[in-house]
Amino acid sequence: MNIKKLAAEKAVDWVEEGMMVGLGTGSTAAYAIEKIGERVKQGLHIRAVATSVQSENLARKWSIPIIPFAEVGEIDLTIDGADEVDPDLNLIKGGGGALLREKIVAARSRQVMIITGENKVVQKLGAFPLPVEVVTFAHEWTIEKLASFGCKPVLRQTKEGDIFKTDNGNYTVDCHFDVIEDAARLHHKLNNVPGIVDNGLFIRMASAVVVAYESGVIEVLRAPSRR
Ligand SMILES: O=C[C@H](O)[C@H](O)[C@H](O)COP(=O)(O)O
Repeated sequence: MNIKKLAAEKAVDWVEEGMMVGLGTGSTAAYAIEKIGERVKQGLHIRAVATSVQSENLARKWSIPIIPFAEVGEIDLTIDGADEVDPDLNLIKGGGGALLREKIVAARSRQVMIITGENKVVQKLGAFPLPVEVVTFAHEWTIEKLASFGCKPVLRQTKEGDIFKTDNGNYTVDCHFDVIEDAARLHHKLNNVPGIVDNGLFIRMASAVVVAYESGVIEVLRAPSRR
């Protein structure tokens, strides 16, 4: 059972004619982009904004009209993956290196629909190393500061052994916490550190999470008090 594809294709049911759609990044979001592409080929008219160069290229391949950030007003619906989801629908994102654009797009979206398999739903965030985007200048100091939050920070590298650079020209540090006790507080504290651009905690940003199970069941978890 391809649970990523299952969740992604379900979420695309929420895409309607005329919408401005935010396109997430990663392997799960790629299934959603392809499904949207199929619907565009069948005559659906939408406009979209992409959260990474990778997603933009995929969308263009499917002839999905991509609008530059500067020309995008409010986004009706964003569909994106996640690395972990907790019971309050708080998330860890950024495993694919796109957390900053993803967070900007999510913040501009009326609805943020997260798509995931059951394996990423956890009681507490933190088993997945938290990605933190940092500026290259003095990044060694920023990494030292990150260690003081009680994690093991690892500067992300490419498969070839080079330092990984985001689409924004920054570095990513993966912070191994194991468990994050207070995600909202940590989010706030991290973003107060000079040198940190943003971190992969998405607090109260998801409107709903589509969870697909190996059994083929799909569950939609909603955040009623938000958005
Ligand atoms: O930076 C990448 C994103 O936050 C992804 O949405 C996240 O890492 C999940 O990726 P995947 O669907 O490939 O597991």
